[in-house]
Amino acid sequence: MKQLSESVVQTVVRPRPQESHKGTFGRVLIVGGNAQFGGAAIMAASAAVYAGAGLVTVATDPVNRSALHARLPEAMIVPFNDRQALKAALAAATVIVIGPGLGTDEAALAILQTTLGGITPAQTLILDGSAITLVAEHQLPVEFQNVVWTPHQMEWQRLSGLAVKEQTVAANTKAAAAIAGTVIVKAHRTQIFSPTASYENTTGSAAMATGGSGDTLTGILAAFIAQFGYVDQTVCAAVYAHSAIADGLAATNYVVLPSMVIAALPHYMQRIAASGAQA
Ligand SMILES: NC(=O)C1=CN([C@@H]2O[C@H](COP(=O)(O)OP(=O)(O)OC[C@H]3O[C@@H](n4cnc5c(N)ncnc54)[C@H](OP(=O)(O)O)[C@@H]3O)[C@@H](O)[C@H]2O)[C@@H](O)CC1
Ligand SMILES: Nc1ncnc2c1ncn2[C@@H]1O[C@H](COP(=O)(O)OP(=O)(O)O)[C@@H](O)[C@H]1O
Ligand SMILES: [Mg+2]
Repeated sequence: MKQLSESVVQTVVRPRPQESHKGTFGRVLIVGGNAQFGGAAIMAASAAVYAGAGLVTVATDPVNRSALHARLPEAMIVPFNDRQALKAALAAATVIVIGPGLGTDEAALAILQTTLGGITPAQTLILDGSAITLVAEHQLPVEFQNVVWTPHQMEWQRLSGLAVKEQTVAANTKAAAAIAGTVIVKAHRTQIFSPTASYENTTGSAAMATGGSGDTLTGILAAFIAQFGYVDQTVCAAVYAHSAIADGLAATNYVVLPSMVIAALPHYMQRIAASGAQA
């Protein structure tokens, strides 16, 4: 397992090309946020905007409209129970995230099935939270090439069948190889299994153990892939950066809230891009 360091973020996060516009930096669609978990979709979308995605749309329960607009006017909104609107939003996206706060009821399952039916080979799909639980529960086939899974240990148990205590590197490697795409097993030291390599994160602390930290990682990951492409380095850079930002904040904060990490993203990325440009 390769140990991640800041150099992976320096390789990925480069100064923005000046000959550019919002479309240059990708279109992210976040599908999630039911009436109970609207905050998860708001945090994922906020992370995607602050990590530099050019355009971010949220397909969510209409009840979240005012809250999302108030927190994040940069985001566009589609009602996730409007199948035609969801399909149109899917077709327009570069990177699609499904799962943060989606829930696991019948309506959530239908939205997941519409989403899985609307993915094209050029797009990248990120499955998080409730979407992972639903795929595991209903044994849904997910066989696209560009797929990233972001389970925490219990979601990984549901998906892989490995109990949390059985989740050794060897067992995780074997289970991830049987699943399409890249698997990010989130824990104190998050492990990343791509089709060709595996990596261990070296950043992050208990200060991040707050609801919404994973939703935030998902948004960062989506924005990084939208801007820098779906390759191992991009995925590793997102995982490392998310926790490195939190480590910086944890030096002077007992807990690091997702919204604190989100607010710190542009400054962190500028520091990295500037240091890489000088190297
Ligand atoms: N503000 C919002 O809107 C928020 C909305 N959210 C959304 O809620 C939805 C449900 O997601 P979920 O993660 O909260 O619930 P679930 O999948 O049942 O997992 C929890 C169970 O697994 C266990 N567990 C064991 N190991 C673990 C580990 N390493 N990390 C975590 N858990 C671990 C754990 O054990 P315990 O805590 O009891 O010890 C418990 O039994 C999902 O859509 C998500 O996006 C959240 O993001 C929060 C903020
Ligand atoms: N003790 C810890 N040490 C390091 N990282 C942690 C710790 N607790 C949580 N995290 C990080 O916070 C995130 C939690 O993800 P997840 O459980 O999906 O959160 P949520 O669904 O509430 O947004 C992961 O990125 C995980 O690595
Ligand atoms: Mg989660």
